[in-house]
Amino acid sequence: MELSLSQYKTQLGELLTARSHAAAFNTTRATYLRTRIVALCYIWAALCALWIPVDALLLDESVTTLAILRLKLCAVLLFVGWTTSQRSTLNACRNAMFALVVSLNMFYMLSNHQLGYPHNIDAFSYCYNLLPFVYVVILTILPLTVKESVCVMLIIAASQIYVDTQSGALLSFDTIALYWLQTVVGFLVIWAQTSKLHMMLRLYRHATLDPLTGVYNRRMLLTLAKRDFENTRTKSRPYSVLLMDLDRFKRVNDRYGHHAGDIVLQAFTQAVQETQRKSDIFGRFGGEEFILFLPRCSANNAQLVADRIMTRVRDMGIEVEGVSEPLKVTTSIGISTSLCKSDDLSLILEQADQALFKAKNGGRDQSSTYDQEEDLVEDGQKRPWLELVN
Ligand SMILES: Nc1nc2c(ncn2[C@@H]2O[C@H](COP(=O)(O)OP(=O)(O)OP(=O)(O)O)[C@@H](O)[C@H]2O)c(=O)[nH]1
Repeated sequence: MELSLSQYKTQLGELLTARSHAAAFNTTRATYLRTRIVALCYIWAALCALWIPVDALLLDESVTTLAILRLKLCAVLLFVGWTTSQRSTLNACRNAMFALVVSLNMFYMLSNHQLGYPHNIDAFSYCYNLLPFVYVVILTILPLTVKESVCVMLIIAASQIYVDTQSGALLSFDTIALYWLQTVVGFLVIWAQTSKLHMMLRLYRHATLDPLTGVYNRRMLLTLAKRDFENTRTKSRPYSVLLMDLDRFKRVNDRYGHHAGDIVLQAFTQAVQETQRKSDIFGRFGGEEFILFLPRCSANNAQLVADRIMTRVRDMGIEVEGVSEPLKVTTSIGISTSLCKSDDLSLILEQADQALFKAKNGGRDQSSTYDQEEDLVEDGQKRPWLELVN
C-alpha cells in the first residue's frame, strides 16, 4: 500500500514527538517503558555493586571512595526502579528515564574526578572513561521519540564533554576518534529506538482501529468508554451515549455496490468526527452501526449533538466514481444519558439500543431518547451488552 505525502508527514511527526499520540497509546507505551526502565535500574544496580571487588583487585587508589560512590548509585537506582514500578503514566516513565540517565552520568563525572580524569588507555581506570559509550548503547531497548532520545543523548554528551575538558583530552585525536564512533552508535541507537516506536504504533493501529474508517474498532471503543465512564461517574457527572445506525444501508450496497457502501461509511465517520469534541469517544461498533460516547454531556446537549449529526449527514452529497448523482443517506440515533452513580455502561448502551429501535420504528432519519416508561424490546431480543462491555 502506497503512502501519500500527508501520511508520511503524519508518521514522521509521530516519530519526532509524542504530541499527536493517542492517550490510550501513551498508556501502552508507558507500560512497555516502565518494565524496561525498572529492569535497567535493577540490573545496573546489581552490576554496580558486583564491580566493587573488581576495583579492589585492579585499582591501587581511591577504592574506598569509589565503593561508596557505587553504593550510593546503587541506592539511587533501586529507589528509581522501585518508584517507577509503582507508577504507570508516560510522564512518570519519562521522569524515571531522565533520573536513571542523570544518576549514571553523575556517577561517571564523580568517579572520573576521583580517579584524576584518566585518559591513558593502558590503565584499568580508563574503563571509567568509556562509561558514556555503554550508557548510550543500553538505551537501545527503549521505544522513544526522536525528541526524547536526543534529550537523553545530550545529557550524556554534556557530561562526557565536561569530563574530557577537565582531563585536558578534549581535542586529542583518540578523544575525537571516540566521539566519532559514539556519534555513529548514537545515530544507530536513535534509529533502533524510533523503529521500535514505529512498530508499536503500527501494531497499536492494527489492533485498535477499524481498517475501513480509521476510527476505533469495537474492542477499543468499549475498552476506552468503560474506563472513561467509570472516571466520569465517580465525579457524579452526566454521561451520554449516541448509538447511530445508517438507514436502509443495505439498499446502497445492493444498488451501487459494496465499494459505494464503503465510501458512504467513510463519509459518515468523517462527518461525525467533524462534530465531535476532543474528549468524546467515537468508533465503529460493527457494520453500519457507530457509537459516540459523550462524557460530561447532559441529555439536552446530547440531543443537540444528535440533531447536528443528523443534519450534517442528511446534507451530505457523497460522490462515488461511476455513479452519476451524489449519494444521499440518513441516520437514526438512539440517545441515553446516565445521571446515577450506580449505572453501568452496559445499561446505558442497552437503553440507547432501545431508543434506536424506537427511532427506526418511528420512520428513521430521527433521534429518540430512552424513556423508562416504554420498554419496547423484549428481553429475548435485547443484545448482550453486558458481555460485550466486559
Ligand atoms: N459496504 C459495506 N457494507 C457493509 C459493511 N458492513 C456491513 N455492511 C452492510 O450493511 C447492511 C446492513 O443492513 P441491515 O442490517 O439490513 O440494515 P439497513 O439496510 O441499514 O436497514 P435499517 O438499519 O433497518 O435502516 C448489510 O447489507 C451489510 O452487508 C461494510 O464494511 N461495508
